[in-house]
Amino acid sequence: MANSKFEYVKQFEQPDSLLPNTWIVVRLDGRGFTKFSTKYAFEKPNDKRALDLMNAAARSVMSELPDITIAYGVSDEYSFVFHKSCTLFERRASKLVSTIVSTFTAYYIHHWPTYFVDGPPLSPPLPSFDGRAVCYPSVQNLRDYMSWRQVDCHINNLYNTTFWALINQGGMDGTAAELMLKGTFSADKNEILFKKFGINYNNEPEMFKKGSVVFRNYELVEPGTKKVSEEEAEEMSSSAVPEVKSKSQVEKDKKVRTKAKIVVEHLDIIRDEFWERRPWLLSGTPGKVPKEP
Ligand SMILES: Nc1nc2c(ncn2[C@@H]2O[C@H](COP(=O)(O)OP(=O)(O)OP(=O)(O)O)[C@@H](O)[C@H]2O)c(=O)[nH]1
Ligand SMILES: [Mg+2]
Ligand SMILES: [Mg+2]
Repeated sequence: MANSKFEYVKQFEQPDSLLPNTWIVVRLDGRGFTKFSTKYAFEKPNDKRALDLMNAAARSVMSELPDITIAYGVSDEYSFVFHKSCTLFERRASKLVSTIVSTFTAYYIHHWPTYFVDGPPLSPPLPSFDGRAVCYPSVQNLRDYMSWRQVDCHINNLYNTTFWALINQGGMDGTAAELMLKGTFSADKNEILFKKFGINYNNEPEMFKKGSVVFRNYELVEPGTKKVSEEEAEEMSSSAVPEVKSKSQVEKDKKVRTKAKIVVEHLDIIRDEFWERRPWLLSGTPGKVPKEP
C-alpha cells in the first residue's frame, strides 16, 4: 500500500529501549494517596485492607505477566522486577511501564470491593498510579535496591507506629508527637513504645514491619545444598554478552512459570537466605513446581 503523506509523522516517535543485560525495575506509586487514604478512612498508620488490596493487585499483575520475577510492595508503592535477560516488548520503557501501571490500576479497582466490604464504593477521583523504570546492572545493585525499599519500610513503620501510639494512646496532638520524635533513633522509639504503651515492636504484624514480597513459588532449596550463592548468580548473570534463550526454551520457561503458584510473603529480603533458598529469582530459570500435598 502506498504511504500516505501523513506517514512521515512516525519519525517523531523516539526509541526508548532500556539498556540490554540489566535488571529492570518498574516502580509504581499511588497518586495523592495521602488524600485518598483519608477519603476512604484508611486505618492509621497501617490499614490491612489497603495493603491486602495492593498485594492482590500485584499478584494479578504477576499472573498476567509471567516475565516478572519478583515484586515488593509497601505503603502505596510496588516494585516489579524483570530479569536482565528479559526481552518483553523489546524492553521498551514506555510499553513496560504503561502496561504494568494500567494493569495494576485496573486490578486495584477490580479487587476494591473484596477488601473494602463495608465502606462506600469507589467514586471519582478514582485511584491512579504513576510509574517509572530503572535499570540496575548487577545483582548487587538489584539487591541493594530491594534492601533500600525494605529498610525504608522499616524506618517509616517504626516512626508511624510510635507517632500514632503517642496520639491514640498517649493523648498527644500531632505537633507534640512530632516534637517528641524529633532526633530520636530506632532504639528510642522502641523504648517509647515499650515503656509508655507496653508495645513490643517485634510483635507488630510482619506485613507492617517488612512489607510484602510476591514471587512464584517453587521447591525451596535447603541452605547449604544446591544453592546459588550471590557470587555465582552474579557470575551467571554478568556475562558481557546478553544471554539469548532459544524460542522453545522461552516457551518452556513460560509454561512452568504460568503453572507455579504466586505467593505473597512478608520476609526479610535483605539477608542472603531469602535469595539462596530461591535461586530461581536471580538465575531466571524457573525452579521445580512443588507437588500438591
Ligand atoms: N492511613 C493510611 N495511610 C496510608 C496507608 N498506606 C499509604 N497511606 C498514605 O499514602 C501516603 C503515601 O505517601 P506518598 O506516596 O509519599 O504520598 P502521596 O500522597 O501518595 O503523594 P504522591 O505519591 O506524590 O502522589 C502516606 O503518606 C499515607 O498518607 C495505610 O495503610 N494507612
Ligand atoms: Mg503516593
Ligand atoms: Mg508512596
